[in-house]
Amino acid sequence: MSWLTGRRRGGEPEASLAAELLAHFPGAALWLDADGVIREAAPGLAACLGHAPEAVVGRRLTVLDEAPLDGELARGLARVAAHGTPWRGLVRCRHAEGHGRYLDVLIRPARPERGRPRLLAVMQDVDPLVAPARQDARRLRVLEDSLGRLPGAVFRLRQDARGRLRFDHLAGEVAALCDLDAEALVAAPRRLLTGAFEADREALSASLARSAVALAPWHEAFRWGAGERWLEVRARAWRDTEGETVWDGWLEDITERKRDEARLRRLITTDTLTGLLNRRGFMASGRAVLAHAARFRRPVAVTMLDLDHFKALNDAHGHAAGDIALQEFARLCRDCLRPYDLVARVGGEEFAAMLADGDAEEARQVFERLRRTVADAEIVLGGETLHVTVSLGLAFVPPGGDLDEGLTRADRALYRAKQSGRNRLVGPAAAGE
Ligand SMILES: Nc1nc2c(ncn2[C@@H]2O[C@H](COP(=O)(O)OP(=O)(O)OP(=O)(O)O)[C@@H](O)[C@H]2O)c(=O)[nH]1
Repeated sequence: MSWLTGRRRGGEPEASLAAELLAHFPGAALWLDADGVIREAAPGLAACLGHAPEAVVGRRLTVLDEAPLDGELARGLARVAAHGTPWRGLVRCRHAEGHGRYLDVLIRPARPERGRPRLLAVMQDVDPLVAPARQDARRLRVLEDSLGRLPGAVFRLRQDARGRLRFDHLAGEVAALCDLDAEALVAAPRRLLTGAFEADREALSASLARSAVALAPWHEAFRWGAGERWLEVRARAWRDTEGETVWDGWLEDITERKRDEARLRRLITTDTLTGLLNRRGFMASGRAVLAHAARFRRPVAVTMLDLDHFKALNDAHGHAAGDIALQEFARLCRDCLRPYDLVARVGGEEFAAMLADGDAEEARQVFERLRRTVADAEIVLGGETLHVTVSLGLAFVPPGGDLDEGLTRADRALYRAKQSGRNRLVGPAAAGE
């Protein structure tokens, strides 16, 4: 009998019922021998895969697989043969027109025919269901792969009414940013705040709180861990229907940018010839020192310094020698002052200095010592030994006082030092004078 192909023989009622059922079966049914060779195929095969049943009879079932040699069908047949139990799998089969389709395939051992073992294979077209899901999964994999390779991390963070944080999503170079892998941070979201460098921790938490209240963007740069690494978070805040605050954002390592900024800041505040601060750097740092001193009601000593007869030195030994003298003078200044005092080249051979602390007497001593050190120094230049001296004008900026005004008074004192013979320090004996 060959009821699978629907060919009737002698009109047995069971055979015609079977043929009727199979003709309307929403898939394909195939009889196979124990080696997986198709012996009979129901007409549904044509609807599923476009093959006429006659075209596949005598061929192995695996020819229907997109990967005939080592695909799912080959594996399924091998399993049934090895265990004698049914196998079911999702198989990408090749349609007669060449394209692939997903089929749900069941292969099971059946009653032997004339003593020879047989297998029944039932195949159903599930392509309309599976293909979009597979495509979505593929897109998701590509997206996740791409997110995982981003030079930063993307996240969706939410905060419930009790202030608890939770990541809905976190992907990217999380471990490289935070020294924690994504799973660890998802398990303990607060570590995003507590892992910040101690001095920046409060500001980071406060910025998140401000963003939650105002639904303003969360944007903060902060140091991480021990403080060598800079991170920046940028996120948009919104409230969901449950009243939870949600941030969709981006976390990035900005250490390199911060280094560049610092380099640039150093560049625009540094005098290239001497390596000292320039006028801009002196004014910016000087104002910060004054603001700090004002909090403790302390006056601050400022000095203008000018090398004596420098034109004569240039004229006698050349401009290059003058440059070396300026560099040597800068080195002496640095040696005589403490690292946190300020010293700057504010003009050609004009310098300014500010002491971070100390009283008027100490200030006089420090600058007097500098004057003597310069006068005693020998600048050896290609077999010649040069000497320079410096005149200094000292002034004190009172608490809350203005730096420009203090420098003007120091400049007037410098003028008096030049007038009264050079190589001397002129200024008030006490801070209030
Ligand atoms: N080598 C060198 N010389 C400079 C530089 N900037 C300014 N000068 C020189 O410094 C000299 C300053 O001369 P003056 O202002 O007349 O003062 P001085 O000769 O030092 O005399 P007093 O200040 O009155 O003692 C000039 O000759 C400038 O050319 C510099 O960067 N390198």
